[in-house]
Amino acid sequence: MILTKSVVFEALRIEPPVPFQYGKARENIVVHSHDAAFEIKKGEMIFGYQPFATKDPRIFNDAEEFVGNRFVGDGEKLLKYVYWSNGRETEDPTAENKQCPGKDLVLLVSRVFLVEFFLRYDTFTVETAKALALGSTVTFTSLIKATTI
Ligand code: HEM
Repeated sequence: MILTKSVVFEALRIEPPVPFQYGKARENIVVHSHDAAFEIKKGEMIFGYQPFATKDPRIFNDAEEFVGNRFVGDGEKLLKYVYWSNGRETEDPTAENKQCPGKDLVLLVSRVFLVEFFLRYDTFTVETAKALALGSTVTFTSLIKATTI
């Protein structure tokens, strides 16, 4: 189950399904990057692109690679840098933030799908392609049913 969880987190890290965020600053704020600080004034529109954070090579080794066991063991410490739900993976949605309230359901259903898939099929082949703005496509080209169930 630990590896299943890690694989789902990794899928959400490498290609957050809702990559773009925007909102108006309610107060003056300062946003920090690794080596700079940016002042944002109340009322200004802020636009964010999650993959800049979730594929930050200063945080994640081989950031562009899908590493299924990335969040196993010590790797769990990196979960605070996974933002697919509009907040850190280690935080919860509240009435005060705009984090996805469906977060835990999404994780549960994704894990169940993954486990069910590997229980049903012994082997499979896929073709993948990267669409520029709309994320990746995965086309199954063969599926071999499990013989044990
Ligand atoms: C893969 C599936 C999902 C992803 C990637 C996702 C992602 C997100 C993101 C990024 C936001 C913040 C949007 C923003 O303000 O910029 C959000 C908000 C929200 N999500 Fe999800 N979500 C998913 C599934 C769900 C599900 C299954 C539910 C409900 C059962 C749900 C309910 C909501 C609601 C109600 C909000 C608005 C929260 C607010 O404005 O305070 N989401 N979601």
